[in-house]
Amino acid sequence: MIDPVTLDQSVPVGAFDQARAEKAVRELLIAVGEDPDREGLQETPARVARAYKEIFAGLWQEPEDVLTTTFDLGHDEMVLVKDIEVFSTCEHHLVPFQGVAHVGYIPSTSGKITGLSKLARLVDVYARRPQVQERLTSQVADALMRILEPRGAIVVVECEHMCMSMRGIRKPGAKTITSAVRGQLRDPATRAEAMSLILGR
Ligand SMILES: Nc1nc2c(ncn2[C@@H]2O[C@H](COP(=O)(O)OP(=O)(O)OP(=O)(O)O)[C@@H](O)[C@H]2O)c(=O)[nH]1
Ligand SMILES: [Zn+2]
Repeated sequence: MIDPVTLDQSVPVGAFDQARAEKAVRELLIAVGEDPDREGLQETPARVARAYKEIFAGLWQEPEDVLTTTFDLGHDEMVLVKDIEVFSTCEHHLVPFQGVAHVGYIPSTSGKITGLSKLARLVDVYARRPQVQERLTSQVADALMRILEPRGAIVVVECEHMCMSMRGIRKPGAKTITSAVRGQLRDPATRAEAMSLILGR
């Protein structure tokens, strides 16, 4: 009997095939030379399947689901949330990449803004999918531009990729930094101001 999976209420369930995921994990254990029936591994396929359901929960979410709360505050200067923790999964090796995201935007002239936590939720929607860092970065920027219609947006992501740390080239500590800059934030002075806020630790 599989335990019910506890998930963020906003994620519609049904698209995830628990039984198939369990079968695949069992097969993988056999493929690497393990005995999936030994004590200690018996519950592992079910556990891993539940973990993947959570790790990839963003596959069943759209940015519109989280960028719901918007206010017209008349604030039309830059809003920036920095050091948002990111846990994502490299789509090449299915191992984690982890770090921080910085998300900023210049609201529309009417001053349409969103709740600060929604920017972090937006990052999660895209991070909880099989990803590459460049796409994660540009998807967050493009969703902001589409939904909030700000005058500009900037997203900077800094991550360490486990596929470069624990295997392959084995260079722990190497950080990959990606950015996506849209609209008025492409203006060199505005971009420099945002970057100094992001990098000024
Ligand atoms: N651009 C980009 N590359 C990534 C990302 N995550 C992992 N990679 C890279 O994807 C590449 C896949 O290369 P392949 O040669 O197909 O795979 P591989 O033989 O496992 O490569 P190595 O990691 O070099 O051992 C590697 O260079 C990874 O470092 C990412 O988010 N963005
Ligand atoms: Zn990888």
